[in-house]
Amino acid sequence: MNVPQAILLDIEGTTSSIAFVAEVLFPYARTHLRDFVAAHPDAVAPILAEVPGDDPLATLLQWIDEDRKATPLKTLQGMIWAQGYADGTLKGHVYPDTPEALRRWRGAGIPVHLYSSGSIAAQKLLFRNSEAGDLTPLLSGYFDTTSGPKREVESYATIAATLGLPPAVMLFVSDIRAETDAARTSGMDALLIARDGGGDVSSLAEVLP
Ligand SMILES: CSCCC(=O)C(=O)COP(=O)(O)O
Ligand SMILES: [Mg+2]
Repeated sequence: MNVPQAILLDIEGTTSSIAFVAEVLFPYARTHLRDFVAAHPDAVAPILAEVPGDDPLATLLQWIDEDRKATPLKTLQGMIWAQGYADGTLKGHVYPDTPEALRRWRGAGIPVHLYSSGSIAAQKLLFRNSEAGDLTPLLSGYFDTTSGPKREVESYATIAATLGLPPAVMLFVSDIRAETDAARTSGMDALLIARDGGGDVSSLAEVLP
């Protein structure tokens, strides 16, 4: 593989465990959703307006259970998680190879950007309040579903254009094959990470070691 001019990283299953997202973050948002909405009516009004149906809260709770990557849900989850990170209830999980890789790539002069279905605010919270300390100084940018869904080719073209780079000089790493397929179709290099084996790599330590 040629050395890329930029690296794009998925979060859940790539930098951080699926269990942390599914068993810690999502339940936290589920538990605090109703109280948060009641306490912040003005802040959440524009988000609820984007949720279809007569009972937006019921729809949002259903979306959490279905792991829907809907932008209004992701925005609201990020706002709710901010409370948990602020009071110390939440600490962002990162695999040990994540900070090591971020430092290695920074040392090699390769900027690293995140691309997650989690909102940009949520991404910053996780990496600022990670178990390995504040990792945000090692990151150069953040992309979420406002750049498009992660399984669509156009989203990767949009991100590359935003960075002013041709897709061919970028490397994307994700644990979801549909995402790496979409990135490859856009022209990016892509690696499927499977921490139990069976992917292109099993940890970020194997990516541009
Ligand atoms: C930013 S942490 C929360 C991650 C999240 O909400 C999510 O849906 C995970 O999606 P990813 O694209 O990182 O697999
Ligand atoms: Mg993922």
